[in-house]
Amino acid sequence: MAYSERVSELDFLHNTASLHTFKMTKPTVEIPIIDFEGLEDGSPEIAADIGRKFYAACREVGFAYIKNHGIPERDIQGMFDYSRRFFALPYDIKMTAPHPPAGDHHRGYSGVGMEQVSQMVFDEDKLEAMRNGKGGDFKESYDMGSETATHNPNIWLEDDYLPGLRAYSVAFQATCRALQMRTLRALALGMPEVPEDFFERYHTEGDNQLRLLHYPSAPRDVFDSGEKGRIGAHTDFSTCTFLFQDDCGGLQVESPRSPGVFIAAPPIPGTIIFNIGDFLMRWSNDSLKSTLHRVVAPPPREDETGMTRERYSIPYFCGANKSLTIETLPGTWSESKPKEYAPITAGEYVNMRLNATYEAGVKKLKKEALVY
Ligand SMILES: O=C(O)CCC(=O)C(=O)O
Ligand SMILES: [Fe+2]
Repeated sequence: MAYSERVSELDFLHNTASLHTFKMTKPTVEIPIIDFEGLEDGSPEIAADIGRKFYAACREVGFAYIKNHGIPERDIQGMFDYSRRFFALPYDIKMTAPHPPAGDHHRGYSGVGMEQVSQMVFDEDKLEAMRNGKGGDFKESYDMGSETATHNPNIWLEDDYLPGLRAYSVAFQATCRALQMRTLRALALGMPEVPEDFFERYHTEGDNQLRLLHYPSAPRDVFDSGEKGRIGAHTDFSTCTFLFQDDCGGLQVESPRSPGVFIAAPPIPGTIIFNIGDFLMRWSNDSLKSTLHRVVAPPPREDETGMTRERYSIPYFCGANKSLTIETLPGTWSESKPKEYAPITAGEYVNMRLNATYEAGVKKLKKEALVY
């Protein structure tokens, strides 16, 4: 039942405390589950109620589990199935669809260690320094986006290498995009002064990114010692993200009431994780929260032999139309809470973040041989 229904079993005991300097204590805040049942085919009162609860979750936590989201489970499992088959291909085959060196063309395959996710560090020397002594995030990824966008063309494998990947991914993105539009409408419904179709008007181009992620299995020691990380604490860049995760675990979200304390966001069957991105936080004059999150080694299992389980996840990042300028959202500023930010376009904002993440990583890798 919507906002009052909470993640009951928060498992936060398994964290690799030595990997990060954050405090690890019991969480005081949980991640709400928002039930979308009746959002479109229920009464206006039901839709308004969902909107209010969703808006509260976005304001207070920045993360929510969405239930009754409308994407059939078999479609999600089909995408995971392609992801497993993709990452199981030989490295040389995956590298026939390589991610280009420029960070603003975020498409194609990135091998293990190619990307170091950074949190608001734009200085290249600092980024290099962060990477020294660490091999980057211990993950590989394959990025895709809209087939019709004029910029950021997709970088596909030859279909023979993995027949159907392209068609399936394109169809899956259309399914995710429909959920994005429903979700943005729900958020606008909940925001007192924002018209219901407001966000949709800024997201007509579908400038989104579907990312297949694979975190390989590794000896638990390398995570415990800090030698490797799965994905460091970061916020997402754009408007919002939908995250599909397998049953491995390891995703953690910073508690909004206890900065520095991370709580587990375990997979909950039948739900998708939603989170607010930096762009929407800025747009909302910081009233919607883009919350820090990270992926650590999963909780040890009884049958574990010293190797952590591998993890697959699929984030779907949603961006606004690149050329539209955003002004602080109505209802999020007043005389007593002035506007914090100047107008900006989504293109300007996201490029700044992407370049910081990727280019320093490529510079470093040119100097090092990658070992697989
Ligand atoms: O793998 C995950 O569950 C998280 C991925 C993530 O946060 C990201 O790619 O931005
Ligand atoms: Fe993220």
